[in-house]
Amino acid sequence: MANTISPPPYETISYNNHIYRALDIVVLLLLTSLLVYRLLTLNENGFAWLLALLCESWFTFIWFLTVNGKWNPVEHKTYPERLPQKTEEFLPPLDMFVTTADPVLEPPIITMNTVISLLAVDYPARKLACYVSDDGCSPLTFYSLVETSKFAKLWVPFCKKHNIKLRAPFMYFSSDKSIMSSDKSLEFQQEWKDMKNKYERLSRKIQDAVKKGIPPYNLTGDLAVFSNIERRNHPSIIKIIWENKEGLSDGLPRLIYVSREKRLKHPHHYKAGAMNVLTRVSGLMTNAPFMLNVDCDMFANNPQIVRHAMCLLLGSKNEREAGFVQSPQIFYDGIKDDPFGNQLVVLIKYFGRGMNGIQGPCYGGTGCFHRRKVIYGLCPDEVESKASNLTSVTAYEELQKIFGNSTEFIKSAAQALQGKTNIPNTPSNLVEAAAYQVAGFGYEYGTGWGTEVGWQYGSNTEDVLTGMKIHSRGWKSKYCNPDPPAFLGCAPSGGPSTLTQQKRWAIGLLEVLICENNPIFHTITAKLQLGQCLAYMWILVWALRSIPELCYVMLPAYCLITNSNFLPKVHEPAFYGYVALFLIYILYTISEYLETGLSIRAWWNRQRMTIITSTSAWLFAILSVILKILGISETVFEITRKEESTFTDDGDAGRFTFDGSPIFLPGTTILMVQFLALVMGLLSARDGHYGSRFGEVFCSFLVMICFLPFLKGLFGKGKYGIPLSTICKSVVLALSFVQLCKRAH
Ligand SMILES: O=c1ccn([C@@H]2O[C@H](COP(=O)(O)OP(=O)(O)O[C@H]3O[C@H](CO)[C@@H](O)[C@H](O)[C@H]3O)[C@@H](O)[C@H]2O)c(=O)[nH]1
Ligand SMILES: [Mn+2]
Repeated sequence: MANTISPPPYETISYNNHIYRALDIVVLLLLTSLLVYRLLTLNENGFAWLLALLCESWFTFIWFLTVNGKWNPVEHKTYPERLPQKTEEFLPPLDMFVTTADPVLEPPIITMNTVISLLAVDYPARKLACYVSDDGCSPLTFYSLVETSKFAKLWVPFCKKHNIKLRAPFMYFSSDKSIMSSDKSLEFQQEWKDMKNKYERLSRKIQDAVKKGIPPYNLTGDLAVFSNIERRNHPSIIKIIWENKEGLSDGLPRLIYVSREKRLKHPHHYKAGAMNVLTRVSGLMTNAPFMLNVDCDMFANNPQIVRHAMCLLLGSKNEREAGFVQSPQIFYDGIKDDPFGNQLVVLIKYFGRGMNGIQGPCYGGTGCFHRRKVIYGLCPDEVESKASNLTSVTAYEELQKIFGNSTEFIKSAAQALQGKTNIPNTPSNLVEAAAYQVAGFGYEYGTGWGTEVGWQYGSNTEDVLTGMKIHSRGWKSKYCNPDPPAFLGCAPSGGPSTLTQQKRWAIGLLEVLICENNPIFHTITAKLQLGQCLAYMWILVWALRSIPELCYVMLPAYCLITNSNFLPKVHEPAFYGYVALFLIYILYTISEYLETGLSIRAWWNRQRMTIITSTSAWLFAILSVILKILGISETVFEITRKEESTFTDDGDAGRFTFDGSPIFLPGTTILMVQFLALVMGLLSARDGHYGSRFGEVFCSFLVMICFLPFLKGLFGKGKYGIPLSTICKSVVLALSFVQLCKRAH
């Protein structure tokens, strides 16, 4: 079926740009020649020179990885209209997963909008099922879901009838102001008003429940199962909220609530654990050959998205070409000019396209379409052979070892591995009992879940690890970036949540780098391509980058304090090597921003945030991982707070916020050190040394500008101010640093 579609439903576009490639090489050459220069002049210079050499060697290495990752940018243009239209039979079933974990940090109304947008995608409803995993085990989420399904029964036909483009109601009703214009029929206007009222009623109901709370002692009816539930210690709750019994294609897809069993002191592996439970429960109930997963805040923004993804999944010549299909993470309501540098637009664009030109984009944890059999551990070469030899008794025992003790589940897994698709009937009692079994906390013990099959355990960034495992088995992946964007979510706003997220990512990535599953191992022993391995390396070394970045940021201050140099003097030719490098790098990165339609301000914010992040969040990531290795503490998945809208009218949106977390200590200290160094440098300049340290003064000043949000934080109030205790500690640290420099010199 895979290769019979003609004309092919997608085209591959290459974005090769010779100017960029030339600049890539020029920068690389400049970097290497400056390294050589440093090596040759090492004897005449001191400690700072040596440290600079080490840091710059690392930066050169990172640049090499960057060039590799972006060398061959490729995208695919998909044509859903080329998929066979008449035979609805042609389209395969899809199970859609939404994960949520905390009704406070992740307001139910956001999750519900995501669910609604998925239920409303343009795809035959009887082929779809939506599973919501609730790691918070909250009656609020369940209650909201029940109410949501009632609303969706009206919303979905409304969207399909009027071909509404934006199907997450909170976005639709807040953005489409022109709706009452005269070219819309009266009937539509009437229905529109009606829907708007109904949506407002739904969100009010949910908001009320959130505000008043559902009293835990007063849970009746369907909610009774939630009485006396402790969030970290409770049995599984699985509820089929809507069944689509008639199997209607234009009805509402199935909707299932799943809260897996949790017991104190038993690891539940955070999101990866939740995904594995969803995989098994859905395997029993619907067993679709494809699975889509999104975070609770990532609504489907393009109703055609499933068809776009199917163009790549079904339209590739060989299944191997598309083991999974990933859509980029794009954020809505982003604050102007991305003050926290976390909208990642440019990064995702250039690196997404770049990896797409190697073995495929990495799995980003959300907005991704998986093949169930790939998640079940199948290699591309086994696709044919598995189909025939999965029926014997030995095969059963083998499957049991990997997939666990549920006979029902093993049957479904065997079918999935053989590539069989069947539309399931109404779940029987047998299936329901099995669903509770596979959602139990002990089900995975002694099985291959989390290691051989399913979402991989052992890293906070289960997504990158899981995707890399798939690539290493020889699968490729494809990047699906239709217009309008496939999914939209919220980026964290504010200093604390941005840095915490970055810390978690850096921890998770470092965990991957140092585990036995690292990309180098997979390249040597398995089928991870070398280019892909290097692209993964670029991502995985984030935490490690903090050390050289921190050293380099401190170097100018060190030199000013100790009257030494880490850069050549203005009259030396090598100085112009650095100037050239600096200018080319700036022009290069600015042009990427402008090309993407972003402002120079956004570029600057990103540069600045990269320095802030790497010297704080990434640094703390290293510390966390060291503590984990020493067995002192485990790394945890700290959930990012989601807000319905990041817009605030007080004009302070985007202003950097702080809290008492030690994560703000390095930034505050760096700022103070630069300040002290500049003062000391200027004082000694009176003796006529100033001109010989132009580079150092300039760099120190530049670092100060990067940490401007911290300077404002010193004088800010409330959440906009750095707490006094942090300031005091920083003063002590900064003074100690100055003392240390003086003594070491
Ligand atoms: O114990 C947990 C913790 C988290 N989640 C869910 O995981 C998702 C992602 O969490 P979030 O706090 O939004 O993290 P982000 O940093 O925004 O997530 C990015 O990074 C994660 C890896 O660190 C990936 O899993 C995500 O898909 C990717 O979007 C959310 O839907 C959560 O509800 C769970 O289901 N169980
Ligand atoms: Mn998120």
